[in-house]
Amino acid sequence: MIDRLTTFLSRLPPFGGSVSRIIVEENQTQMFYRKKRRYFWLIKIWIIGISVSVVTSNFKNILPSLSQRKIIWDSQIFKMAMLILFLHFLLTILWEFFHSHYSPIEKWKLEKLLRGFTEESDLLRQHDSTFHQTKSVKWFYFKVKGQIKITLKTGGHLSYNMENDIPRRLQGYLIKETENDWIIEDKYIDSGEIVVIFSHEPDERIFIDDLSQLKQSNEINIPLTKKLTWTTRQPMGLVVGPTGSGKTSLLKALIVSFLANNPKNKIFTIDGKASFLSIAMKRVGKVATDGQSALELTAELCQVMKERYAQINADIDSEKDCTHAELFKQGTILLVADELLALVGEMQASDKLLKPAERLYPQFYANLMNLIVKGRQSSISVIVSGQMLPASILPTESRDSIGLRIALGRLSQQQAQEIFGLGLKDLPRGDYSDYGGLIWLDGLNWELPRAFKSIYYDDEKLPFKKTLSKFSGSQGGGSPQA
Ligand SMILES: Nc1ncnc2c1ncn2[C@@H]1O[C@H](COP(=O)(O)OP(=O)(O)OP(=O)(O)O)[C@@H](O)[C@H]1O
Repeated sequence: MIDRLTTFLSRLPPFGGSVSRIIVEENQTQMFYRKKRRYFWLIKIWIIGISVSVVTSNFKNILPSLSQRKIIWDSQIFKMAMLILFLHFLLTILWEFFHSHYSPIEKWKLEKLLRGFTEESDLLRQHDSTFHQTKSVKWFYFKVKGQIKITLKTGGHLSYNMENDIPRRLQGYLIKETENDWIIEDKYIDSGEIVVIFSHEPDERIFIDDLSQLKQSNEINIPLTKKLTWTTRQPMGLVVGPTGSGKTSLLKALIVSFLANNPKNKIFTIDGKASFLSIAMKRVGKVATDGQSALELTAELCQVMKERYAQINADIDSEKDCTHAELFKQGTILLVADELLALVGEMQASDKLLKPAERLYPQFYANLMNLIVKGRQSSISVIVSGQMLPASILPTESRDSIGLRIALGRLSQQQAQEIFGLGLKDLPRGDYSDYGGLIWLDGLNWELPRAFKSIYYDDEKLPFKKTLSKFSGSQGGGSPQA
Protein backbone atom coordinates (compact mmCIF):
# COMPACT_ATOMS: atom_id res chain seq x y z
CA MET A 1 0.00 0.00 0.00
CA ILE A 2 2.79 2.45 1.02
CA ASP A 3 4.74 1.37 -2.05
CA ARG A 4 1.75 2.13 -4.29
CA LEU A 5 1.22 5.52 -2.66
CA THR A 6 4.89 6.54 -3.00
CA THR A 7 5.02 5.42 -6.65
CA PHE A 8 1.83 7.39 -7.33
CA LEU A 9 3.26 10.48 -5.62
CA SER A 10 6.56 10.12 -7.52
CA ARG A 11 4.62 10.55 -10.78
CA LEU A 12 2.76 13.68 -9.72
CA PRO A 13 5.40 16.39 -10.36
CA PRO A 14 4.97 17.17 -14.06
CA PHE A 15 8.40 18.76 -14.49
CA GLY A 16 11.82 18.66 -12.88
CA GLY A 17 14.42 15.95 -12.68
CA SER A 18 12.81 13.88 -9.91
CA VAL A 19 12.53 10.16 -10.63
CA SER A 20 9.04 8.86 -11.41
CA ARG A 21 8.17 5.23 -10.81
CA ILE A 22 5.60 2.81 -12.15
CA ILE A 23 4.98 -0.72 -11.02
CA VAL A 24 3.16 -2.65 -13.71
CA GLU A 25 1.52 -5.80 -12.48
CA GLU A 26 -1.65 -5.89 -14.52
CA ASN A 27 -2.52 -5.35 -18.15
CA GLN A 28 -4.50 -2.48 -19.66
CA THR A 29 -7.79 -4.47 -19.76
CA GLN A 30 -7.49 -5.25 -16.05
CA MET A 31 -6.73 -1.60 -15.35
CA PHE A 32 -9.65 -0.45 -17.47
CA TYR A 33 -11.96 -2.83 -15.62
CA ARG A 34 -10.69 -1.58 -12.26
CA LYS A 35 -11.15 2.04 -13.32
CA LYS A 36 -14.68 1.33 -14.57
CA ARG A 37 -15.60 -0.20 -11.25
CA ARG A 38 -14.09 2.74 -9.41
CA TYR A 39 -16.16 5.22 -11.46
CA PHE A 40 -19.27 3.08 -11.03
CA TRP A 41 -18.84 3.15 -7.24
CA LEU A 42 -18.14 6.87 -7.22
CA ILE A 43 -21.33 7.58 -9.18
CA LYS A 44 -23.32 5.31 -6.87
CA ILE A 45 -21.95 7.09 -3.79
CA TRP A 46 -22.60 10.47 -5.39
CA ILE A 47 -26.24 9.62 -6.21
CA ILE A 48 -26.89 8.26 -2.71
CA GLY A 49 -25.09 11.21 -1.09
CA ILE A 50 -26.93 13.84 -3.09
CA SER A 51 -30.34 12.15 -2.55
CA VAL A 52 -29.81 11.97 1.22
CA SER A 53 -28.57 15.60 1.36
CA VAL A 54 -31.49 16.91 -0.76
CA VAL A 55 -34.06 15.03 1.32
CA THR A 56 -32.60 16.07 4.71
CA SER A 57 -32.17 19.70 3.70
CA ASN A 58 -35.78 19.80 2.44
CA PHE A 59 -37.34 18.02 5.40
CA LYS A 60 -38.67 21.30 6.73
CA ASN A 61 -40.38 21.97 3.34
CA ILE A 62 -42.61 18.85 3.36
CA LEU A 63 -45.44 20.32 5.45
CA PRO A 64 -45.51 23.76 3.70
CA SER A 65 -45.56 21.92 0.31
CA LEU A 66 -48.54 19.80 1.39
CA SER A 67 -50.48 22.75 2.83
CA GLN A 68 -49.85 25.00 -0.18
CA ARG A 69 -50.29 22.09 -2.69
CA LYS A 70 -47.11 22.91 -4.56
CA ILE A 71 -43.53 21.60 -4.34
CA ILE A 72 -41.39 23.90 -2.28
CA TRP A 73 -37.73 22.82 -2.13
CA ASP A 74 -34.31 24.21 -1.46
CA SER A 75 -32.20 23.59 -4.61
CA GLN A 76 -28.95 24.99 -3.12
CA ILE A 77 -27.42 21.60 -2.22
CA PHE A 78 -28.48 20.07 -5.53
CA LYS A 79 -26.82 22.92 -7.46
CA MET A 80 -23.68 22.55 -5.37
CA ALA A 81 -23.58 18.80 -6.03
CA MET A 82 -24.04 19.34 -9.78
CA LEU A 83 -21.19 21.83 -9.73
CA ILE A 84 -18.96 19.33 -7.92
CA LEU A 85 -19.96 16.66 -10.45
CA PHE A 86 -19.15 18.98 -13.32
CA LEU A 87 -15.76 19.93 -11.83
CA HIS A 88 -14.97 16.30 -11.19
CA PHE A 89 -15.90 15.45 -14.76
CA LEU A 90 -13.72 18.29 -16.08
CA LEU A 91 -10.76 17.27 -13.91
CA THR A 92 -11.11 13.64 -14.99
CA ILE A 93 -11.09 14.64 -18.65
CA LEU A 94 -8.04 16.88 -18.11
CA TRP A 95 -6.25 14.17 -16.11
CA GLU A 96 -6.93 11.59 -18.85
CA PHE A 97 -5.80 14.01 -21.55
CA PHE A 98 -2.58 14.95 -19.75
CA HIS A 99 -1.81 11.26 -19.23
CA SER A 100 -2.59 10.26 -22.80
CA HIS A 101 -0.32 9.95 -25.86
CA TYR A 102 -1.30 13.50 -26.78
CA SER A 103 -0.12 15.00 -23.50
CA PRO A 104 2.21 17.99 -23.77
CA ILE A 105 3.76 16.92 -20.44
CA GLU A 106 6.26 14.26 -21.34
CA LYS A 107 6.66 12.79 -17.87
CA TRP A 108 2.92 12.16 -17.64
CA LYS A 109 2.74 10.86 -21.19
CA LEU A 110 5.47 8.34 -20.42
CA GLU A 111 3.35 6.63 -17.79
CA LYS A 112 0.81 5.54 -20.38
CA LEU A 113 3.49 4.72 -22.94
CA LEU A 114 5.51 2.52 -20.60
CA ARG A 115 2.41 0.68 -19.45
CA GLY A 116 1.44 0.22 -23.11
CA PHE A 117 4.90 -1.10 -23.97
CA THR A 118 4.88 -3.51 -21.03
CA GLU A 119 1.69 -4.98 -22.37
CA GLU A 120 2.45 -4.87 -26.07
CA SER A 121 5.79 -6.63 -25.68
CA ASP A 122 4.23 -9.03 -23.21
CA LEU A 123 6.83 -8.26 -20.55
CA LEU A 124 4.61 -9.62 -17.81
CA ARG A 125 4.65 -13.02 -19.43
CA GLN A 126 7.90 -13.18 -21.40
CA HIS A 127 10.12 -15.32 -19.32
CA ASP A 128 12.98 -17.64 -19.09
CA SER A 129 11.71 -21.16 -19.69
CA THR A 130 12.51 -22.14 -16.09
CA PHE A 131 10.11 -19.50 -14.71
CA HIS A 132 6.40 -19.59 -15.24
CA GLN A 133 5.42 -15.99 -15.01
CA THR A 134 6.85 -12.58 -14.30
CA LYS A 135 4.59 -10.96 -11.72
CA SER A 136 5.57 -7.34 -12.16
CA VAL A 137 8.08 -5.00 -13.73
CA LYS A 138 9.19 -1.62 -12.44
CA TRP A 139 9.94 1.42 -14.55
CA PHE A 140 11.93 4.43 -13.36
CA TYR A 141 12.19 7.49 -15.56
CA PHE A 142 13.29 11.07 -15.39
CA LYS A 143 13.86 13.91 -17.78
CA VAL A 144 16.75 16.30 -17.45
CA LYS A 145 18.36 18.68 -19.95
CA GLY A 146 16.41 17.26 -22.89
CA GLN A 147 17.38 13.67 -22.10
CA ILE A 148 15.01 11.03 -20.83
CA LYS A 149 16.53 8.24 -18.80
CA ILE A 150 14.31 5.18 -18.61
CA THR A 151 15.23 2.22 -16.42
CA LEU A 152 13.39 -1.08 -16.52
CA LYS A 153 13.83 -3.46 -13.60
CA THR A 154 12.77 -6.79 -14.95
CA GLY A 155 13.07 -8.73 -11.73
CA GLY A 156 15.57 -10.95 -13.56
CA HIS A 157 12.81 -12.95 -15.23
CA LEU A 158 13.39 -11.94 -18.84
CA SER A 159 15.49 -14.11 -21.07
CA TYR A 160 18.93 -12.85 -22.06
CA ASN A 161 17.90 -12.22 -25.69
CA MET A 162 14.78 -10.36 -24.67
CA GLU A 163 16.76 -8.09 -22.31
CA ASN A 164 19.15 -7.20 -25.11
CA ASP A 165 16.32 -6.46 -27.47
CA ILE A 166 14.34 -4.18 -25.15
CA PRO A 167 16.06 -0.84 -26.05
CA ARG A 168 15.39 -1.36 -29.77
CA ARG A 169 11.79 -2.48 -29.18
CA LEU A 170 11.08 0.36 -26.76
CA GLN A 171 12.44 2.88 -29.25
CA GLY A 172 10.24 1.43 -32.02
CA TYR A 173 7.18 1.50 -29.76
CA LEU A 174 7.73 5.12 -28.66
CA ILE A 175 8.23 6.25 -32.26
CA LYS A 176 5.07 4.43 -33.36
CA GLU A 177 2.91 5.79 -30.55
CA THR A 178 4.10 9.40 -30.48
CA GLU A 179 5.47 10.06 -33.96
CA ASN A 180 8.37 11.97 -32.36
CA ASP A 181 12.03 11.28 -32.88
CA TRP A 182 13.31 9.01 -30.10
CA ILE A 183 17.07 8.77 -30.39
CA ILE A 184 18.94 6.30 -28.22
CA GLU A 185 21.81 8.30 -26.73
CA ASP A 186 23.04 5.52 -24.52
CA LYS A 187 21.98 2.14 -23.18
CA TYR A 188 23.32 -0.49 -20.82
CA ILE A 189 22.13 -3.69 -19.31
CA ASP A 190 23.20 -4.69 -15.85
CA SER A 191 21.91 -7.40 -13.50
CA GLY A 192 18.20 -7.29 -14.21
CA GLU A 193 18.27 -3.60 -15.05
CA ILE A 194 17.98 -2.14 -18.52
CA VAL A 195 18.81 1.54 -18.88
CA VAL A 196 18.07 3.50 -22.05
CA ILE A 197 18.72 7.22 -22.44
CA PHE A 198 16.64 8.91 -25.12
CA SER A 199 16.53 12.35 -26.61
CA HIS A 200 14.27 13.88 -29.25
CA GLU A 201 16.95 15.93 -30.93
CA PRO A 202 18.94 14.27 -33.71
CA ASP A 203 22.60 15.19 -33.62
CA GLU A 204 23.59 17.94 -36.03
CA ARG A 205 26.73 19.01 -37.80
CA ILE A 206 28.50 22.12 -36.63
CA PHE A 207 29.99 24.87 -38.73
CA ILE A 208 33.29 26.64 -38.24
CA ASP A 209 33.26 30.06 -39.83
CA ASP A 210 34.27 32.38 -37.02
CA LEU A 211 37.18 32.13 -34.59
CA SER A 212 35.29 33.86 -31.79
CA GLN A 213 32.85 30.93 -31.58
CA LEU A 214 35.56 28.42 -30.81
CA LYS A 215 36.04 27.08 -27.31
CA GLN A 216 38.93 27.92 -25.01
CA SER A 217 40.14 25.22 -22.71
CA ASN A 218 43.24 24.12 -20.82
CA GLU A 219 42.97 20.60 -22.25
CA ILE A 220 41.54 19.34 -25.55
CA ASN A 221 37.88 20.32 -25.81
CA ILE A 222 36.72 20.34 -29.41
CA PRO A 223 33.05 20.00 -30.38
CA LEU A 224 32.67 17.51 -33.25
CA THR A 225 28.90 17.77 -33.62
CA LYS A 226 26.17 19.48 -31.59
CA LYS A 227 26.34 16.62 -29.10
CA LEU A 228 29.79 15.06 -29.41
CA THR A 229 33.07 16.50 -28.20
CA TRP A 230 36.64 15.38 -28.61
CA THR A 231 38.31 15.58 -25.22
CA THR A 232 41.38 14.38 -23.38
CA ARG A 233 39.48 11.16 -22.74
CA GLN A 234 40.30 10.20 -26.32
CA PRO A 235 43.67 11.86 -26.93
CA MET A 236 44.57 9.76 -29.99
CA GLY A 237 42.58 10.02 -33.20
CA LEU A 238 42.20 8.31 -36.56
CA VAL A 239 40.54 9.82 -39.63
CA VAL A 240 40.11 7.55 -42.63
CA GLY A 241 38.29 8.03 -45.93
CA PRO A 242 38.66 7.82 -49.70
CA THR A 243 39.74 10.77 -51.85
CA GLY A 244 37.33 13.68 -51.63
CA SER A 245 35.51 12.33 -48.57
CA GLY A 246 36.55 15.38 -46.51
CA LYS A 247 39.55 14.25 -44.44
CA THR A 248 41.58 17.38 -45.05
CA SER A 249 38.62 19.66 -44.32
CA LEU A 250 37.97 17.81 -41.07
CA LEU A 251 41.66 18.07 -40.15
CA LYS A 252 41.51 21.80 -40.85
CA ALA A 253 38.54 22.16 -38.51
CA LEU A 254 40.28 20.12 -35.79
CA ILE A 255 43.54 22.02 -36.16
CA VAL A 256 41.91 25.45 -35.97
CA SER A 257 39.75 24.37 -32.99
CA PHE A 258 42.81 22.90 -31.26
CA LEU A 259 44.82 26.11 -31.67
CA ALA A 260 41.84 28.15 -30.46
CA ASN A 261 41.52 25.94 -27.37
CA ASN A 262 44.66 27.25 -25.76
CA PRO A 263 47.32 29.71 -26.98
CA LYS A 264 49.94 27.38 -25.46
CA ASN A 265 48.89 24.43 -27.66
CA LYS A 266 51.40 23.39 -30.32
CA ILE A 267 50.97 21.43 -33.54
CA PHE A 268 53.46 19.34 -35.51
CA THR A 269 52.69 17.86 -38.87
CA ILE A 270 53.85 14.92 -40.92
CA ASP A 271 52.46 14.99 -44.43
CA GLY A 272 53.39 11.96 -46.52
CA LYS A 273 52.22 13.60 -49.75
CA ALA A 274 53.78 17.02 -49.11
CA SER A 275 50.44 18.54 -50.06
CA PHE A 276 48.48 21.67 -49.13
CA LEU A 277 48.49 20.76 -45.45
CA SER A 278 52.28 20.65 -45.19
CA ILE A 279 52.63 24.08 -46.77
CA ALA A 280 49.92 25.63 -44.61
CA MET A 281 51.07 24.04 -41.34
CA LYS A 282 54.58 25.54 -41.58
CA ARG A 283 52.96 28.70 -40.21
CA VAL A 284 52.29 27.16 -36.82
CA GLY A 285 54.91 24.51 -36.22
CA LYS A 286 57.39 22.01 -37.58
CA VAL A 287 56.42 20.02 -40.66
CA ALA A 288 57.99 16.83 -41.98
CA THR A 289 57.35 15.55 -45.48
CA ASP A 290 60.06 12.92 -45.88
CA GLY A 291 61.24 9.92 -43.93
CA GLN A 292 64.30 11.51 -42.33
CA SER A 293 62.50 14.65 -41.10
CA ALA A 294 59.51 12.58 -39.93
CA LEU A 295 61.88 10.42 -37.88
CA GLU A 296 63.55 13.50 -36.38
CA LEU A 297 60.22 15.10 -35.56
CA THR A 298 58.88 12.00 -33.79
CA ALA A 299 62.22 11.59 -31.97
CA GLU A 300 61.96 15.19 -30.75
CA LEU A 301 58.42 14.60 -29.52
CA CYS A 302 59.48 11.38 -27.76
CA GLN A 303 62.17 13.40 -25.99
CA VAL A 304 59.60 16.03 -24.94
CA MET A 305 57.36 13.23 -23.73
CA LYS A 306 60.22 11.87 -21.62
CA GLU A 307 60.91 15.29 -20.10
CA ARG A 308 57.24 15.86 -19.40
CA TYR A 309 57.03 12.49 -17.62
CA ALA A 310 60.09 13.45 -15.58
CA GLN A 311 58.32 16.68 -14.55
CA ILE A 312 55.09 14.86 -13.71
CA ASN A 313 56.94 12.26 -11.63
CA ALA A 314 59.33 14.71 -9.95
CA ASP A 315 57.24 14.67 -6.80
CA ILE A 316 57.44 10.97 -5.98
CA ASP A 317 54.98 11.28 -3.09
CA SER A 318 52.27 12.94 -5.16
CA GLU A 319 49.01 10.99 -5.16
CA LYS A 320 47.69 12.90 -8.16
CA ASP A 321 47.19 11.10 -11.45
CA CYS A 322 46.99 14.18 -13.65
CA THR A 323 48.04 15.03 -17.17
CA HIS A 324 50.92 17.41 -17.84
CA ALA A 325 48.50 20.09 -19.11
CA GLU A 326 46.46 19.84 -15.91
CA LEU A 327 49.51 20.10 -13.68
CA PHE A 328 51.71 22.60 -15.48
CA LYS A 329 49.23 24.48 -17.72
CA GLN A 330 51.66 24.40 -20.63
CA GLY A 331 49.12 23.25 -23.17
CA THR A 332 48.82 20.13 -25.32
CA ILE A 333 51.01 19.09 -28.23
CA LEU A 334 49.25 17.62 -31.27
CA LEU A 335 51.00 15.59 -33.92
CA VAL A 336 48.99 15.40 -37.16
CA ALA A 337 50.23 12.55 -39.35
CA ASP A 338 48.53 12.71 -42.74
CA GLU A 339 48.95 10.26 -45.63
CA LEU A 340 51.18 7.94 -43.64
CA LEU A 341 50.88 5.21 -46.26
CA ALA A 342 52.75 7.32 -48.84
CA LEU A 343 55.46 8.21 -46.32
CA VAL A 344 55.91 4.64 -45.12
CA GLY A 345 56.06 3.38 -48.71
CA GLU A 346 58.85 5.85 -49.44
CA MET A 347 60.72 4.98 -46.23
CA GLN A 348 60.53 1.26 -46.87
CA ALA A 349 61.82 1.70 -50.42
CA SER A 350 64.86 3.72 -49.30
CA ASP A 351 65.43 1.37 -46.32
CA LYS A 352 66.21 -1.44 -48.76
CA LEU A 353 69.44 0.35 -49.61
CA LEU A 354 70.48 0.76 -45.98
CA LYS A 355 71.99 -1.53 -43.37
CA PRO A 356 69.43 -2.86 -40.84
CA ALA A 357 70.68 -0.59 -38.03
CA GLU A 358 70.33 2.52 -40.19
CA ARG A 359 66.83 1.83 -41.50
CA LEU A 360 64.39 4.67 -40.90
CA TYR A 361 61.06 2.92 -40.83
CA PRO A 362 61.60 0.68 -37.77
CA GLN A 363 62.79 3.72 -35.77
CA PHE A 364 59.96 5.95 -36.99
CA TYR A 365 57.44 3.22 -36.29
CA ALA A 366 58.79 2.71 -32.74
CA ASN A 367 58.58 6.47 -32.04
CA LEU A 368 55.07 6.81 -33.40
CA MET A 369 53.81 3.81 -31.40
CA ASN A 370 55.49 5.20 -28.30
CA LEU A 371 53.67 8.51 -28.72
CA ILE A 372 50.31 6.85 -29.41
CA VAL A 373 50.51 4.42 -26.52
CA LYS A 374 52.14 6.68 -23.90
CA GLY A 375 51.39 10.24 -25.02
CA ARG A 376 48.17 10.85 -23.05
CA GLN A 377 49.54 11.70 -19.62
CA SER A 378 52.25 13.92 -21.03
CA SER A 379 49.51 15.80 -22.96
CA ILE A 380 50.76 14.73 -26.35
CA SER A 381 48.03 13.76 -28.82
CA VAL A 382 48.34 12.15 -32.22
CA ILE A 383 45.89 12.19 -35.13
CA VAL A 384 46.63 9.78 -37.93
CA SER A 385 44.83 10.26 -41.21
CA GLY A 386 44.81 8.67 -44.63
CA GLN A 387 42.88 6.83 -47.29
CA MET A 388 43.90 3.46 -45.93
CA LEU A 389 45.84 2.48 -42.84
CA PRO A 390 46.74 -1.18 -43.13
CA ALA A 391 47.92 -3.08 -40.07
CA SER A 392 51.53 -2.83 -41.29
CA ILE A 393 51.39 0.94 -40.63
CA LEU A 394 49.16 1.04 -37.61
CA PRO A 395 49.07 -2.30 -35.84
CA THR A 396 45.91 -3.53 -34.19
CA GLU A 397 47.43 -3.16 -30.67
CA SER A 398 47.98 0.56 -31.19
CA ARG A 399 44.43 0.99 -32.54
CA ASP A 400 43.11 0.02 -29.12
CA SER A 401 44.79 3.19 -27.80
CA ILE A 402 43.00 5.31 -30.40
CA GLY A 403 39.86 6.62 -28.74
CA LEU A 404 38.60 8.85 -31.55
CA ARG A 405 37.98 7.03 -34.83
CA ILE A 406 36.25 8.64 -37.77
CA ALA A 407 35.57 6.95 -41.09
CA LEU A 408 34.34 9.32 -43.78
CA GLY A 409 32.55 8.02 -46.87
CA ARG A 410 31.53 4.47 -47.56
CA LEU A 411 33.60 1.72 -45.92
CA SER A 412 34.83 -1.54 -47.35
CA GLN A 413 34.58 -4.74 -45.33
CA GLN A 414 38.32 -4.60 -44.67
CA GLN A 415 38.24 -0.96 -43.51
CA ALA A 416 35.30 -1.66 -41.20
CA GLN A 417 37.37 -4.38 -39.60
CA GLU A 418 40.53 -2.27 -39.47
CA ILE A 419 38.96 0.88 -38.06
CA PHE A 420 36.19 -0.38 -35.81
CA GLY A 421 37.08 -4.06 -35.42
CA LEU A 422 33.59 -4.95 -36.73
CA GLY A 423 32.14 -6.46 -39.87
CA LEU A 424 30.29 -4.16 -42.27
CA LYS A 425 26.94 -5.72 -41.47
CA ASP A 426 27.40 -5.05 -37.74
CA LEU A 427 27.90 -1.32 -38.25
CA PRO A 428 25.00 1.14 -38.07
CA ARG A 429 23.86 2.73 -41.28
CA GLY A 430 25.76 6.00 -41.81
CA ASP A 431 24.66 8.87 -43.99
CA TYR A 432 27.57 9.07 -46.37
CA SER A 433 26.34 12.02 -48.40
CA ASP A 434 27.62 15.50 -47.67
CA TYR A 435 30.89 14.52 -45.92
CA GLY A 436 29.29 12.06 -43.55
CA GLY A 437 30.47 8.76 -42.15
CA LEU A 438 30.81 6.96 -38.84
CA ILE A 439 32.43 7.91 -35.56
CA TRP A 440 33.60 6.02 -32.50
CA LEU A 441 34.45 7.81 -29.25
CA ASP A 442 35.97 5.75 -26.48
CA GLY A 443 34.93 6.04 -22.85
CA LEU A 444 31.29 6.91 -23.54
CA ASN A 445 29.89 3.43 -23.08
CA TRP A 446 28.89 3.12 -26.73
CA GLU A 447 28.18 -0.34 -28.05
CA LEU A 448 28.66 0.62 -31.68
CA PRO A 449 30.04 3.51 -33.72
CA ARG A 450 27.50 6.19 -34.65
CA ALA A 451 26.52 8.08 -37.77
CA PHE A 452 28.51 11.29 -38.07
CA LYS A 453 28.34 14.46 -40.14
CA SER A 454 31.77 16.03 -40.38
CA ILE A 455 32.34 19.55 -39.04
CA TYR A 456 31.70 21.96 -41.91
CA TYR A 457 34.79 24.09 -42.39
CA ASP A 458 33.94 27.32 -44.22
CA ASP A 459 37.08 28.04 -46.20
CA GLU A 460 35.70 31.31 -47.58
CA LYS A 461 35.00 32.94 -44.25
CA LEU A 462 38.00 31.40 -42.53
CA PRO A 463 40.77 30.87 -45.11
CA PHE A 464 42.96 28.20 -43.57
CA LYS A 465 46.41 29.64 -44.24
CA LYS A 466 45.42 33.16 -43.17
CA THR A 467 43.85 31.78 -40.01
CA LEU A 468 46.99 29.82 -39.15
CA SER A 469 49.05 32.97 -39.69
CA LYS A 470 46.86 34.71 -37.11
CA PHE A 471 47.57 31.94 -34.62
CA SER A 472 51.29 31.97 -35.36
CA GLY A 473 51.29 35.71 -34.74
CA SER A 474 49.73 35.25 -31.33
CA GLN A 475 51.60 32.08 -30.39
CA GLY A 476 54.94 32.23 -32.08
CA GLY A 477 54.90 28.53 -33.17
CA GLY A 478 58.36 27.11 -32.56
CA SER A 479 59.69 24.09 -30.78
CA PRO A 480 57.69 22.28 -28.17
CA GLN A 481 58.70 22.75 -24.58
CA ALA A 482 58.49 20.19 -21.90
N1 LIG B 1 33.82 19.17 -43.76
C1 LIG B 1 33.84 19.90 -44.89
N2 LIG B 1 33.54 21.21 -44.84
C2 LIG B 1 33.56 21.95 -45.97
N3 LIG B 1 33.88 21.48 -47.17
C3 LIG B 1 34.20 20.19 -47.28
C4 LIG B 1 34.18 19.34 -46.14
N4 LIG B 1 34.56 18.12 -46.53
C5 LIG B 1 34.80 18.19 -47.85
N5 LIG B 1 34.58 19.43 -48.32
C6 LIG B 1 34.70 19.86 -49.72
O1 LIG B 1 35.10 18.74 -50.49
C7 LIG B 1 36.39 18.96 -51.08
C8 LIG B 1 37.24 17.71 -50.88
O2 LIG B 1 37.44 17.53 -49.50
P1 LIG B 1 38.86 17.20 -48.85
O3 LIG B 1 39.97 17.79 -49.65
O4 LIG B 1 38.77 17.55 -47.43
O5 LIG B 1 38.84 15.63 -49.06
P2 LIG B 1 40.02 14.59 -48.76
O6 LIG B 1 39.34 13.38 -48.20
O7 LIG B 1 41.06 15.21 -47.94
O8 LIG B 1 40.54 14.28 -50.20
P3 LIG B 1 42.06 13.86 -50.60
O9 LIG B 1 42.32 12.53 -49.97
O10 LIG B 1 42.00 13.80 -52.09
O11 LIG B 1 42.96 14.96 -50.08
C9 LIG B 1 36.96 20.18 -50.36
O12 LIG B 1 37.68 21.00 -51.25
C10 LIG B 1 35.76 20.92 -49.87
O13 LIG B 1 35.29 21.82 -50.83
